[in-house]
Amino acid sequence: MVQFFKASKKNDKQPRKGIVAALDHQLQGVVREHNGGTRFVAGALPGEQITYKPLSKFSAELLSVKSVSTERIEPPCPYYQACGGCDVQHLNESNQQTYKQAAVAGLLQKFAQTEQLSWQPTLMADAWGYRRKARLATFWDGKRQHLRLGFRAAKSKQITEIANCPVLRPSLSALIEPLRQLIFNTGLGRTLGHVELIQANVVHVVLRVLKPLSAQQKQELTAFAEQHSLAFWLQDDNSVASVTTAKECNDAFCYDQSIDGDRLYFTPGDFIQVNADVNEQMVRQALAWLAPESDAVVLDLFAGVGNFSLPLARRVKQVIAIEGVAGMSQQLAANAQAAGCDNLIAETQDLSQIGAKKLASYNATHWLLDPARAGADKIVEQLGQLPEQRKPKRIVYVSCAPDTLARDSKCILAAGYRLKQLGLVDMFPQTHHIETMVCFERVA
Ligand SMILES: C[S@@+](CC[C@H](N)C(=O)[O-])C[C@H]1O[C@@H](n2cnc3c(N)ncnc32)[C@H](O)[C@@H]1O
Repeated sequence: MVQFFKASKKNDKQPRKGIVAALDHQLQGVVREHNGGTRFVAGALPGEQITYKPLSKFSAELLSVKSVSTERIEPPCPYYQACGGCDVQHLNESNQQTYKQAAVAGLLQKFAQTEQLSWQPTLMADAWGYRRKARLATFWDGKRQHLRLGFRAAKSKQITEIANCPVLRPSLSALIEPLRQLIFNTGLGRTLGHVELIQANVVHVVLRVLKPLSAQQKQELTAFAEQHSLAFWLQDDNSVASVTTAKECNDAFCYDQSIDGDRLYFTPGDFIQVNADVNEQMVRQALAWLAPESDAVVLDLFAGVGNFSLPLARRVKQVIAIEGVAGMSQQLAANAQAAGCDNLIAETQDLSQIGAKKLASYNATHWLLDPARAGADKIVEQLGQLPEQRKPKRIVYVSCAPDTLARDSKCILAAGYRLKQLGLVDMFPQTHHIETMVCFERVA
């Protein structure tokens, strides 16, 4: 039998030294190793000499930094080291944006061969206190009679206990400690899955419960709701039901868009953009970049509950809004009806299965794509197969994952489009998540 040499794996996980060459699209430090391999080290910055410990084939944990980058700042949040949430606080916001833009540019250049990008100013608002929705994990430690309430640690099931969260809207952050007390005092911690905090037009607290509440527990929740002017909901496997609502609160989940004064209703579990201020700017920019004429027919793909669809419907002849989750597209239809937009058609469809024939049948002049991280490959693959007169004149692509954006851009460009405008949307400051908006225009 032929014997092959196999390097010993014994020292694979031993700490190593390296120099960070760049940041990748998740804002992790990239280290080129002597053996030709590459490691991605979260928390490391370009130019730094670091010691790291390999975790898997490509990833590594940062152990220490020897020569510290001048860009490194002290992370403002006291939970930064333990919490899995905001992982790029060691850079100020301006540098976060610079690296994010460079990451998008690099991927677009590599996969879609785009040069000379026409970057528009980044859309941004407050870099702290912006998040209007968050899910807190809970764990009841019976032995210690202790309730853990907080966020999951990075790549772990451990809960990092927090007393406040500086990226959460202040109204939600201020509830964390009082809620901990309430859950502990009422004994709810024993039967609680998680807690969801939502700042919509009013504050909602959704408790994922494994057992019905007692009358006494409901009474205590009512007193808390009145004291903090909020609405409590119970969520089980099948439904979300109102428990109690402060007198001055309307008890529906909804947010108002200042663009046309429309109200968007949703239910917990439905997607809504987490950063309300940046979202409004993003919707306005999508309207401006798509620039549809009043007789336009717009296809809003991955439409959610109608964040883009309603403002579009107010400006064009017709909008066809497609969403994969049936409950959300039904909600979208109800939102359109409440807003009096009878030129808006809401359809439920799995867009990973849609064919060119179906896409062509809409005869849309403009497309808006706002997919989840997986991107919109199945749709953009069909674009090249559409007859020329059925291709939209402009496409605005809103992306939350630059790698799939770059992949899909290649397809759009190959179908006869040019990249007209692009810009960063700083939807998630302090985190590595990158939101980008791109406008493509059909080349005549
Ligand atoms: C990033 S969200 C955008 C929602 C909406 N445009 C907004 O701004 O609120 C992506 C949406 O795509 C939907 N989605 C994901 N995969 C889908 C698929 N294969 N087919 C249809 N919709 C899908 C999700 O349910 C979600 O509502």
